[in-house]
Amino acid sequence: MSNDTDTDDAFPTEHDPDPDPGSNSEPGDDESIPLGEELGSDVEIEAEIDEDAEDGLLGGLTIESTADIEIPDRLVDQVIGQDHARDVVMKAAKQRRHVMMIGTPGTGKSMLAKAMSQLLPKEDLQDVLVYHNPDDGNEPKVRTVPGGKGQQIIEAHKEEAQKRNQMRQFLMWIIIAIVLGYSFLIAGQILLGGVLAVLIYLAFKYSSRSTDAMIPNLLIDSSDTQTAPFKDATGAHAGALLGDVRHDPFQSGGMETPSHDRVESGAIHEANKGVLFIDEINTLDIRSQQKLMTAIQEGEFSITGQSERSSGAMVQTEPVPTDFIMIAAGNLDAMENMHPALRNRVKGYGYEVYMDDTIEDDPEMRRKYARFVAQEVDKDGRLPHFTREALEEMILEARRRAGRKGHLTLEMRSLGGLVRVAGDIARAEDKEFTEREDVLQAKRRSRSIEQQLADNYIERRKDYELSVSQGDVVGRVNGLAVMGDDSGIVLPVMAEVTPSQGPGGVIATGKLQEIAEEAVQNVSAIIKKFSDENISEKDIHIQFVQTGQQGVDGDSASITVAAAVISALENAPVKQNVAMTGSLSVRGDVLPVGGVTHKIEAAAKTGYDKVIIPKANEQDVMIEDEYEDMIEIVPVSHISEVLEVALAGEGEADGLVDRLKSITGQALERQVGQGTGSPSPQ
Ligand SMILES: Nc1ncnc2c1ncn2[C@@H]1O[C@H](COP(=O)(O)OP(=O)(O)OP(=O)(O)O)[C@@H](O)[C@H]1O
Repeated sequence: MSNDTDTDDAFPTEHDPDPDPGSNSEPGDDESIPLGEELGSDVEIEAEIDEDAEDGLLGGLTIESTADIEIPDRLVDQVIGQDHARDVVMKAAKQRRHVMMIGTPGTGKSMLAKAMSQLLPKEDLQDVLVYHNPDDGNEPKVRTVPGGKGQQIIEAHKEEAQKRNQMRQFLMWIIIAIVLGYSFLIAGQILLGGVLAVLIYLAFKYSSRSTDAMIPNLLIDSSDTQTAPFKDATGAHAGALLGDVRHDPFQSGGMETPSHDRVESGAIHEANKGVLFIDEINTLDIRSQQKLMTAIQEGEFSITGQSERSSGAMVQTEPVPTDFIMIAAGNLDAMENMHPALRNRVKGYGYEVYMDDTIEDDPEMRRKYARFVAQEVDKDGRLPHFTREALEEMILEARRRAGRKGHLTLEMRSLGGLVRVAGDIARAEDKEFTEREDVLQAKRRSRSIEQQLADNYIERRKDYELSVSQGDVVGRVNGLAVMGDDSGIVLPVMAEVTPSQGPGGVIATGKLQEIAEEAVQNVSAIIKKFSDENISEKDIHIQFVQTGQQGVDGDSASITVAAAVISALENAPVKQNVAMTGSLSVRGDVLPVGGVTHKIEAAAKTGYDKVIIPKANEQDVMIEDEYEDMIEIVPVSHISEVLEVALAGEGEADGLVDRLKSITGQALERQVGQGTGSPSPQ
């Protein structure tokens, strides 16, 4: 964890911000907010710390409950972890650069964008007024004035219009009085006098409308804003993003609304001098992305009616300022599917940052997680504070969700969700504090759809006895997979080897064909070496039994596929009380995979006695206490060990294992000789 503001993958560097012709940066911008260290400072929690108890779950905090934790004022200081992203945001705020944030949902992307808006100088804010254009009614004029002045201008216009109207009314009543007086007293024409009076009244009323119409439209009013604007344009349709001009059903005849009054701002205008945040930017239609790029390039963008069939489409204002900093967010897909020119724009004149999913678990970080719970309680405003024990349970959960030894999860939104559910449970029982029991209950209640579905699968499989957990079967291996991010499912693989009529190959049906083929290719070197028979003359039939496509990734199923194929080739039965997960190198090493904790829990729930996992994943296992006695975890580092555990029929199996060891042993020795490190998880 470091506060080093020079980040490798963020560019341009602080020293060489590329002068961008259309950029929003101006000389002197760097001075607009305080510099580096102060901004980047990592705010330590303000509470007493017992240094002897630093190793405890609360990192030595001596608090009674979250009520004793002080929450920093600035949003940027409330962000937990994400030091890199935070530094980039601060640097980008200073230099007025755009930022692309890629990463898992709920890790703080929009929070950081909001925090950035708080860092921008409020003094720069502008009001935008739209005026009637006497020369061309369809091209309203636009004026930009310092923030807060817009209201004053409108007031002055209204006052003037009121004065003019009073004068007119005064004049009108005098004329009406003269007309009525003349017609009643001199001409004796009462009816004619009345009609004339009404006509004069209407004529004056009509002309006063045009006086009112001259009052400008205050399009952007920043008089009440405490910070620079933050606009979230996620999923915005064209009108909401780029501005619009309303349709006018009375387009002439004096009843019409003047065009400048029908102009509406878009998020790009409202974010002027502030931050425009767009999540899943690739979901914006291409036309909008192109226009967004123009707005970024030019720093201004005219407003026109978005619907071609509306009278608003005939109106186009003078350009309205769009001097915003864009924070585009999303996952990797968002980046790939973004309009290339827009991506280049951000890439060339801004920063790209990848959000962290987990953070190292140390006393300081655990104290911050305690503060995070306090922040969420404070944000909600109705939840009872958390006791020490409840906080400890939350930190344990953060560890568990990290899926990585020595780390805490940074998927804070879902952790925040747990805080709310636990707090609501305590509140429903009128408790003064949220206790450990409430957190445990919340964990049981707030299962994701995927978890519920996975449990459903497991139950249904049990009903139909699809998850065989007893006996020995040739060519059938219980694999494991993850569904969503946080739930494991059992994925049995069946293999059958038959002589081929033509050139042999992998035969798999359904959606999983590609995955099965890939898995077999991954393990083919082992199988070829292992089998006396020429597998190119065989058909290898593979079936992922009774599963949808979810959670199955070829790599993590490769030891399962290899074991099933070897079992089928050699007619060696596999113990059905064993489940397994692991990826396989071409030389037979078992490589780490993701989601081991969830997979082990699924295996335990299904009723298996043993679960084989990659040795490299051993440190990531953080299963709930309740499953600990239900299943034996067997970490392995080589396919021969997988077979040693999974194959039944001791004598025969030993023979196979020995053979496998001997054919892959050479490779193993070579590897040890070269001292290769542990490969990274898939
Ligand atoms: N790093 C963090 N530190 C503190 N709180 C966080 C952090 N990340 C998320 N949160 C909490 O979770 C909430 C939701 O996070 P946020 O909307 O910023 O996530 P996101 O990454 O933008 O997700 P998405 O891409 O789904 O919009 C925040 O309002 C905050 O309460």
